[in-house]
Amino acid sequence: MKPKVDDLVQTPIPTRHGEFILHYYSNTLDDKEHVALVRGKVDGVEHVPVRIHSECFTGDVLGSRRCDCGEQLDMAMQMIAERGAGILIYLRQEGRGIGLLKKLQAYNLQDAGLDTVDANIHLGHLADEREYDIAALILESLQVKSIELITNNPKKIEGLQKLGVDVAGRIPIVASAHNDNLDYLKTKAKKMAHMLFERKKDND
Ligand SMILES: Nc1nc2c(ncn2[C@@H]2O[C@H](COP(=O)(O)OP(=O)(O)OP(=O)(O)O)[C@@H](O)[C@H]2O)c(=O)[nH]1
Ligand SMILES: [Zn+2]
Repeated sequence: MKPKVDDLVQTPIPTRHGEFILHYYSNTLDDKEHVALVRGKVDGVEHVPVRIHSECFTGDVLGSRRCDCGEQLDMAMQMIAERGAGILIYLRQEGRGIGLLKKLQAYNLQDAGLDTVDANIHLGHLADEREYDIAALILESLQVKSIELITNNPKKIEGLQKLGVDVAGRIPIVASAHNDNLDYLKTKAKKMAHMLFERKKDND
């Protein structure tokens, strides 16, 4: 049977970037509570700006400076607000899919000298275990025609395209680098092909 999502509740959420409609989804693939924040008209629309943000408790909630997640979350909401329409899908796949416990263990390994990729591998995981099936189903449910993905991660674009999402463009989202996250960002650029440290605005 084809996996599916159900849009169970929609409710307005006022934020410092203005009001979004929060959609709560149940799904047949996992037991997590995935949500989408929607601004403006997106159904039947092409080139909708979309951020697919993977949960990062430490970065998103606590403002941890080990990673760029918290800043990217805020930047993405601001970008969507500035464009007048768009979607932020918040996927509950903490720690690139390995969960909070393993991510915290990976942090300690990183403090002992491993980088963010090798720490995952040392714990018996892949560098990135995320899936985008639920995001693709949410976009289908919102009847979006094509998207401009807000990301620096080429694997995310490929993953969505394989699932049949029309990714018509990319909007870069580069957070600030500082002492606490510089090695982490460099590893993402070098080992995970993230398009960081480039200054061009592009559509690739
Ligand atoms: N396992 C692990 N997960 C991490 C680490 N730092 C951040 N994360 C998780 O990584 C996810 C975010 O992925 P990133 O690789 O930062 O970025 P991305 O979403 O792939 O790419 P962008 O769309 O460009 O932001 C979140 O789920 C975080 O919890 C880490 O050191 N180890
Ligand atoms: Zn993070």
